[in-house]
Amino acid sequence: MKNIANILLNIKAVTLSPDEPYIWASGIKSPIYCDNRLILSYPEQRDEVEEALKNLIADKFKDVEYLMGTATAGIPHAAIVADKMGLPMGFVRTSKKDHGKQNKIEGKLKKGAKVVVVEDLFSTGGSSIEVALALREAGFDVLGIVSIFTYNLPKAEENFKLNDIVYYSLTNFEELIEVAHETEYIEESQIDKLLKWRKDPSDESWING
Ligand SMILES: O=P(O)(O)OC[C@H]1O[C@H](OP(=O)(O)OP(=O)(O)O)[C@H](O)[C@@H]1O
Ligand SMILES: O=C(O)c1cc(=O)[nH]c(=O)[nH]1
Repeated sequence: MKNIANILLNIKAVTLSPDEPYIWASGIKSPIYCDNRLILSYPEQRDEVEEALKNLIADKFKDVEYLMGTATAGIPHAAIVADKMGLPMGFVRTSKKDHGKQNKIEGKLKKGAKVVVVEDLFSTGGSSIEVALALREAGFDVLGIVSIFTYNLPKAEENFKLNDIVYYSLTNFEELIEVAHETEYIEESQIDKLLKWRKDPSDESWING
């Protein structure tokens, strides 16, 4: 959805750092970062994003019973969309708490519940897949995962396929680049660099190029 890509650019959730790479959760060194946490600070744009997530979930996962956010960036989006849909929600921690109830999965879910996982963004998909697998292992029926943005990295596609997980995103790297080009948000030379990097993020030659 180009309107969502436009929001990410307008609120400057997307930033470029051609000289000093961002280090991602997966360890990948990247010239681009998409900070979806910033969406929360813009009520109008936030509502457009959460409405779109609601519509995506309602359209693709008609039997959904629970929304589960991924810690931490997926949690607020899961909460807002669950509220809009009148659904119960919870969240999954990256690791078990070492005190209190020692939970990894938080919230009250009925046995075998049909769950949709809400993530803010897919890079390699590793974080949200880990959440989906934890929910499956606990006996829940994971219908799929949704996110606001995906880089559409081949690695993510491979990981989702390997784990037999259905996934959808509101917008993606290709749309972002298209809108950035149309609005002259990013210079042509930067776009070429980004496209080259995305082909093979493990090739770090762009850093000094
Ligand atoms: O698809 P992946 O390769 O797993 O990368 C994407 C994940 O990385 C970011 O989380 P981060 O670990 O930075 O933490 P946060 O959610 O707590 O901010 C992002 O919010 C996703 O959860
Ligand atoms: O992979 C990540 O860690 C990551 C990438 C990105 O663009 N934004 C983000 O919040 N995390």
